[in-house]
Amino acid sequence: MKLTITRPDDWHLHLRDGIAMQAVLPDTCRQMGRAIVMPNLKPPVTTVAAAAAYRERILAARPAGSNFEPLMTLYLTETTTAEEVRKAKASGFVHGIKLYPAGATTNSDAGVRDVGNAMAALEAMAEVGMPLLVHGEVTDPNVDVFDREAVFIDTVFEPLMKRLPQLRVVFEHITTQQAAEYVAGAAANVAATITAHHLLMNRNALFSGGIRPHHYCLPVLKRELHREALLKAATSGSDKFFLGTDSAPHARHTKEAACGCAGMYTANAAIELYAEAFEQAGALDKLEAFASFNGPAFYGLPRNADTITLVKESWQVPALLTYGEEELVPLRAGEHVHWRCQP
Ligand SMILES: NC(=O)N[C@@H](CC(=O)O)C(=O)O
Ligand SMILES: [Zn+2]
Ligand SMILES: [Zn+2]
Repeated sequence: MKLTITRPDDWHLHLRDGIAMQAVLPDTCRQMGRAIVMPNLKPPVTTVAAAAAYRERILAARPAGSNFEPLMTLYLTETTTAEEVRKAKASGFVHGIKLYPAGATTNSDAGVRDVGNAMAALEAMAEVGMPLLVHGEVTDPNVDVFDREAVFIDTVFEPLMKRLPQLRVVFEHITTQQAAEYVAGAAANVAATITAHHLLMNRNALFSGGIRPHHYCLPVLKRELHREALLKAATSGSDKFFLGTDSAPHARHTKEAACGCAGMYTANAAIELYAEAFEQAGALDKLEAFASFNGPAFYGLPRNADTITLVKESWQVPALLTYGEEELVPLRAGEHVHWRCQP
């Protein structure tokens, strides 16, 4: 079986920087036309100048002949100014501003403690049409870790949308039925990305036969009923849902540790993993819109002009990848993926 689709884009990707970025970038360039590049570097990408410099480093690291286009983002802080937002809009290469609740995830310490303190920037974003990309989890340690996304919707997301109803928002890496239903029922300016791993796995994958640090990411995997709700949303034909891998590389020793980092590396098999999920749902005919049409439509960009071809063919994922001077364990390491993207 073969499937040819318009070249996809990745609307949520962590490329890191330096030799780590140089190690992972070719995986994305092979499959994706463009990617929304997350700004949670150390230090975070908080200015248009920093985003421009980061973009140049990515462009310089592309494999020869690659036309991959990085779509840059800024990291929202409580001191981001309306002026910086306008500058971002005028740049043409900044396509979103990312809200990390402080402490919610990797390199989020500089993020937002109280959305009310970022209103100047958020109002300017609503005004100029700059999308807000949201890591939607509350950080209150008293809230159960599996409920943090649902609680975020009620306590942060809905009040924000009431205050700025025209704000364009992407609810990133949604993991719950509540988020899928919220986005489906919201106005057209609210959309969501869904990862392949949240479509393929439930929280049992964290504990199958022992603790599995390579299945730990944030927001954490949820119950089967949530996986089913995400799969239903992704394959529903709604243009509010699109591909965002959240491929988030961390060196092996930082995940296989007493306090391991959150994030799964999937960029090496991204579109193949989505193909598995869509096939499982009997909805391979919906993959192209999800992967290649809905994202550019939301961001106001053209679709890619070329195609990729997927073949139903099993291949073994390497047990280890090199990651600069470190090692990287990809999702399904040493196991099989059942689709292959032709080179
Ligand atoms: N998803 C993750 O588990 N980790 C991401 C951060 C994020 O997207 O929240 C990372 O940068 O490592
Ligand atoms: Zn996140
Ligand atoms: Zn992410």
